[in-house]
Amino acid sequence: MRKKIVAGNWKMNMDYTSGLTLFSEVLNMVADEAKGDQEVIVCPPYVYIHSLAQLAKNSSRVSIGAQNCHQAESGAFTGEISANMLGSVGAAYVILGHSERRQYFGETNQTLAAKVDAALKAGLKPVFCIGETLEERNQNIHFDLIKNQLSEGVFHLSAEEFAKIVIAYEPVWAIGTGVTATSDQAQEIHAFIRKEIAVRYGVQTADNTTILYGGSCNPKNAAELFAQPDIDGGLIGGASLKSRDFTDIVKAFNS
Ligand SMILES: O=C(CO)COP(=O)(O)O
Repeated sequence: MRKKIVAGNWKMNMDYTSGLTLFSEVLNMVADEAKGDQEVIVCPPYVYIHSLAQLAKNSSRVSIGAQNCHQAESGAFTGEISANMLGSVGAAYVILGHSERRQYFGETNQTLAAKVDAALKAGLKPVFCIGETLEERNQNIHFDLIKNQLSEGVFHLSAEEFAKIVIAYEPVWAIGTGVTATSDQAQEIHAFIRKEIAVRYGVQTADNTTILYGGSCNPKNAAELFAQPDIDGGLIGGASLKSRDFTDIVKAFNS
């Protein structure tokens, strides 16, 4: 059985005090709401990871993730953070390949493949993001693009390594726009992703892979999205900044 996950990506939001308050509320609410083997991941800015990981230490449900890491283990890379460093302050996951990193920081599938390797080597689980722009969808090249993001970004991994990663499908046109993919549109791509994983690693690995949907997911649309057979949870941006909205999304699995 694959894991159900709701992950919050705070992006570059919240100051330290408001971040601590938000996270404490999420911890309390999730303790009451999450069921079964559902996992909740909160991905704050780097500088809050240590404090939040301390708060979450005794939670069996809530883990901390980073939003990026550098691909080198250590060295002269001023301003960068390695996967080992993230692990040493309590991160368990790391988002890699978010479309904002690809768009604004020039991250390519090749760089991302190296980051995925570095994360796994450090014992972090990558949440690997893929997804098309509106132009790519309109040109009907989105299936090829997604296939390419997978094959260049993560399909070099061994089956054992691949079993540790989570995939997040985030159509760029749905991120922060208020326009969500319909549950049918999202399910179509998730099924395609799972099929590609099956071609590369076999049906069992594909069945065990958690594939999240991200892009304007909110308490109103989460239940319908999560009810799709190949959607195993969400990667949440804006709605992860409000404890009630975020935990309502966590609850959407149960409704
Ligand atoms: O980019 C996202 C999560 O990584 C999605 O952001 P929104 O939920 O704000 O659209």
